[in-house]
Amino acid sequence: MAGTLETLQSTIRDRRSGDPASSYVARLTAKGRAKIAQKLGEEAVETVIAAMEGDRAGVTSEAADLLFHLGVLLADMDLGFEDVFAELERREGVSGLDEKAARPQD
Ligand SMILES: N=c1c2ncn([C@@H]3O[C@H](COP(=O)(O)OP(=O)(O)OP(=O)(O)O)[C@@H](O)[C@H]3O)c2ncn1[C@@H]1O[C@H](COP(=O)(O)O)[C@@H](O)[C@H]1O
Repeated sequence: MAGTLETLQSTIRDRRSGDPASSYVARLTAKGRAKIAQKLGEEAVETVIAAMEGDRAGVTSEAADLLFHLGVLLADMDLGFEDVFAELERREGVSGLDEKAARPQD
């Protein structure tokens, strides 16, 4: 499971500086962070709509789009899924998790 994200992330990092004519990652990256974030938001909304319709295949497909676009955004911010996993693992160690404790230290 995590290996799939690792492979995807590696492909995304590789394609960022690729040819926009043949690579969606390169094309989206060239449009800038605001556009990447907008796409992520759109995929989130599409996931929510599929969920509200009880469309399990739709949620699966939209969630894949969501994770992919999250990967593109993380890469653009010089972050990776390993940073997200580390944060999730940190939270596992926090008892009585509340909003403040859930936030990483600045
Ligand atoms: N997982 C994905 C993936 N999921 C979704 N998409 C693309 O995301 C886009 C989102 O679709 P939309 O209809 O919302 O958007 P659009 O109209 O095509 O684009 P906009 O003009 O709205 O930006 C589609 O063009 C999909 O092809 C993806 N594109 C690439 N990948 C992975 O990234 C790898 C590298 O792709 P390239 O950069 O194209 O080589 C691929 O091998 C895949 O593993």
